[in-house]
Amino acid sequence: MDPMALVTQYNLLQNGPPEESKLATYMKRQQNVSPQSTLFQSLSNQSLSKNYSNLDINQSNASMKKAVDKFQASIPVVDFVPRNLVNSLNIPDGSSMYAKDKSQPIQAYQKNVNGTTYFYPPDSNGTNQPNSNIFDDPSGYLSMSSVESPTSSLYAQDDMRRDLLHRNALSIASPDSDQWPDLPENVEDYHDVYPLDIHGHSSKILTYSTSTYRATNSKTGEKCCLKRIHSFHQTITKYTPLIEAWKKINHANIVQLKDVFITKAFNDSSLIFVFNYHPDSESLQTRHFNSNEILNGYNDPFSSDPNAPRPYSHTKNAILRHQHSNGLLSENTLWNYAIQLSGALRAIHGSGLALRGLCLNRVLVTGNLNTRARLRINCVAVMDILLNDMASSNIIGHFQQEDLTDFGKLLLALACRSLIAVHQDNLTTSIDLMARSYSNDIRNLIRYLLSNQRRHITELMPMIGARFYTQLDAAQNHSDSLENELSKEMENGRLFRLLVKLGSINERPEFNLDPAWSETGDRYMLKLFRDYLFHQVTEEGRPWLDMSHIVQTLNKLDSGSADTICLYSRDEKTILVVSYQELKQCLEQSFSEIASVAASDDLVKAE
Ligand SMILES: Nc1ncnc2c1ncn2[C@@H]1O[C@H](COP(=O)(O)OP(=O)(O)OP(=O)(O)O)[C@@H](O)[C@H]1O
Repeated sequence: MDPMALVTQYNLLQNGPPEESKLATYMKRQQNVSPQSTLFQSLSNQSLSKNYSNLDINQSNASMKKAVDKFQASIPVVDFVPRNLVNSLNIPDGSSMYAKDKSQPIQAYQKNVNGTTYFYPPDSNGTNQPNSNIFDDPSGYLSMSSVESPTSSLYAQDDMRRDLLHRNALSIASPDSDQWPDLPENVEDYHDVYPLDIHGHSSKILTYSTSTYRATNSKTGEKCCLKRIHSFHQTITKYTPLIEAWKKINHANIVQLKDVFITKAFNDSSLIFVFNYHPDSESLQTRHFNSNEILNGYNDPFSSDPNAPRPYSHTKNAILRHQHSNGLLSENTLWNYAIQLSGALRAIHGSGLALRGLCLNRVLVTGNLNTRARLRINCVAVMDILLNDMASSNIIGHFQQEDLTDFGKLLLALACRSLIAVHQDNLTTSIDLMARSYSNDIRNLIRYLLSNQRRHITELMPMIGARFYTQLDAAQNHSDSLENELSKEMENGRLFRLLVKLGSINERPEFNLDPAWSETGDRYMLKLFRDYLFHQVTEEGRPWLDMSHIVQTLNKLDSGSADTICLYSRDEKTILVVSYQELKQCLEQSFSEIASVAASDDLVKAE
């Protein structure tokens, strides 16, 4: 008698898969075709038929148990050994990994983190200690061990994951209503309004008080940044062409303008600029200048009158003191900033616009490493409207010249790490001082930007020269590494969808009001498969956790591999030998049943 016939008969005694199910079809097929490469191949057909030919539908549980015991006794001893411990057990042949050498104890370190037990294989020097650096995730996502294991390559790098989680946490943070009682629930098409100003203070642009908020677009769900100009009492219709021109500028180094409108949501007439939201950004000023220096504009903190001329030695010493206390930026960082900002200005000037008022707190910086930081010019179009001087093409040329001077000052302030360095009287001293620490090339670039001659943004390109290629190379390498991380996460997303399907099918008591739905036929196989996937134990009865087993098994399921596995019922009375291909069909069939019922009630979206 074919061993599968036994499995079939025995299983039918238990539940009996429906005639039309995949399981029944599979079992029927197996009655006719002798299974290849299964655990049962080594069994003697004769002894099986001898032991089990008496099984019938009326057999008592006791005699059934006896029969199964005999059946199991006739199977060669197969002890379960976690695959990740196979190497440490020195089992030479991969195929014999389940035949454990009982003389070798299994050494696994166990640690409980937030109620989940993690098992670590012994490390190479035998200290058997886990890596104590468990990823500490503030947002309550699943804790992941950073233990080096074959599966660590399956996830995004720790630092990238931490950055992204932090940004996500910032994107979904909600305000404390006690601290912000006056925040409106909605500002026109935006909700979930959250203040971004440091310490909650509102700052000033010209004579206007301003505030900055993160908000969610109610139509698109996109996060965005609202710049609010308080008590604005003009119309903005005449600025429509200008606003449209700014909205069209889509550049990697400019925070894109999305919309401009006037609202009464704040109980005044506020002008709102809607920009793209870039979480975890700070201004260049916040990043590179210590708080002892006056934050708004390039003022001398040591003088009650910032316009008062200072003796050369006083200025020089003050700049040196700032350089010393703030620390010098690397030349690479300066070039990185110069290249990005020149790209942004080129796009703005090329569109016939001028930025007006480029300074350190109008440049947002995202990313931790200065040499890889991304700069974005913020608050475009704001000055145009607040200054209320619709620029003619002549005046725009003049404003563009001012942009280049402001750009030079910004780079000089960064090179000297001092805000007083760019006071008009201090420029020559500052350029001399920076030349001590930086190359002639960067000094010439700044001198060009600060000169009185007529300048053009495109003339910066020859000065940047081959550094542009270095920057391009770094950007492309970074993009490659991001793509690599993305492909890992894409794979994880694929496996996640499989798990969603499995989870939706297994043990659904309410389906069609039939409690047996998930316990019979195709669904029963999937239930046993779930146990095979997640609930295996070591021979001592401890949970066996091996991510590579889960990933590999799910991959085989997804690809519908022809490989077969043994599925045991929890009482070990039922043993099924099935291929991943069969399981995949069961999964798809069962899930589509659920999905069609869900869709007919319009309750759940299938995928
Ligand atoms: N588009 C944005 N995306 C993400 N965060 C932003 C954005 N714009 C501003 N922020 C955050 O909000 C903070 C405050 O921005 P804001 O423009 O009000 O700066 P400020 O220093 O107060 O300048 P101002 O005096 O011009 O108002 C910034 O430091 C930054 O952290």
